[in-house]
Amino acid sequence: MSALVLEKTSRWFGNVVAVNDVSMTIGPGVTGLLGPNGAGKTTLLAMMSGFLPPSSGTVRLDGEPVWRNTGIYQRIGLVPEREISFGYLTGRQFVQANAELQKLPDPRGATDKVLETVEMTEPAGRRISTYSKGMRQRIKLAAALVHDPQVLLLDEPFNGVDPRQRAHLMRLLRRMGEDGRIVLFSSHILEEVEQVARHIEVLVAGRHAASGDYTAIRRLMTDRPVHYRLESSDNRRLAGLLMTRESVTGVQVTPVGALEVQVSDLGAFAAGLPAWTRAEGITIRELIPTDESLESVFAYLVAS
Ligand SMILES: Nc1ncnc2c1ncn2[C@@H]1O[C@H](COP(=O)(O)OP(=O)(O)OP(=O)(O)O)[C@@H](O)[C@H]1O
Repeated sequence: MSALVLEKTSRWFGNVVAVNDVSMTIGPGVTGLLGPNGAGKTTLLAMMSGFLPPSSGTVRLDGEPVWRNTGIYQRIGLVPEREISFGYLTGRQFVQANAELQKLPDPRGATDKVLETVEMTEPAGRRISTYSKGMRQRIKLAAALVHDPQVLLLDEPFNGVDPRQRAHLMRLLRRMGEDGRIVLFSSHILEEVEQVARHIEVLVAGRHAASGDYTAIRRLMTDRPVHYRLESSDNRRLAGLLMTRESVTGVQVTPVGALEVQVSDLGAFAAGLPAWTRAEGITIRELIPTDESLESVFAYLVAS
């Protein structure tokens, strides 16, 4: 089985360690590379696609090093996050230029075929500067796919793309994965990743923090203490009630009278709260997670 393998791979820029001792194996199908901004996703993808040498460790495709290996470059396609700087070209000209750079025997034929795959045949005669964000992503995808690579790497492909176009892109990626390609895309949004990827690799502060299918990753994110601020019709009585619940590990009344609740089992708390309060005639007015930001979730993943 084909595999992209990283072994103790690190990359630093001066004093900044962007990727820190990462070992992972990416096989065929769609994998999501999940991590907050600055986690090192772009750097990792650059090393995987052969644009950047690791400072230490290795990146290999089917046993062969990726860096400075022209034979391997023909088997990898990268969709970078940055916009195409040749907006004056038509989509077709841009894709065909890539086909020619790859020295394909029939650049025109390969261009026609890939434009059809990404459903861009009709707008391909227009300048890229007139495209929507979703169309620009699809034309970048066509350029990365024109040489029919075995590995497809995409950096934040859904960023700024509207929901309809996003669904379309997701369908395309799933199809590429089903065809047996290694498809790896980066994202900072778990929900986005879980819609497409069967497998998820989590990167935080340059380190490989977790790995698994989305249920495993979601469990890691939900089976952790969560803090909520609660406002209700009777906060003091609610505080007494919550203290007796197994899923609640702490309750505090703030100086302004709001409740701060620490929950250890989010599932049980969410399922029970409506019934507990209804039985006591208490109305919940506000329930706000105070540490639900992605950064805190990732910090938790790394610490555990
Ligand atoms: N060429 C460079 N020179 C110096 N530092 C860099 C360089 N490239 C990346 N870094 C640093 O390495 C770290 C990881 O950056 P990287 O762009 O790989 O993360 P990312 O997960 O892709 O984040 P984002 O989604 O914000 O692009 C950051 O601290 C960044 O500032």
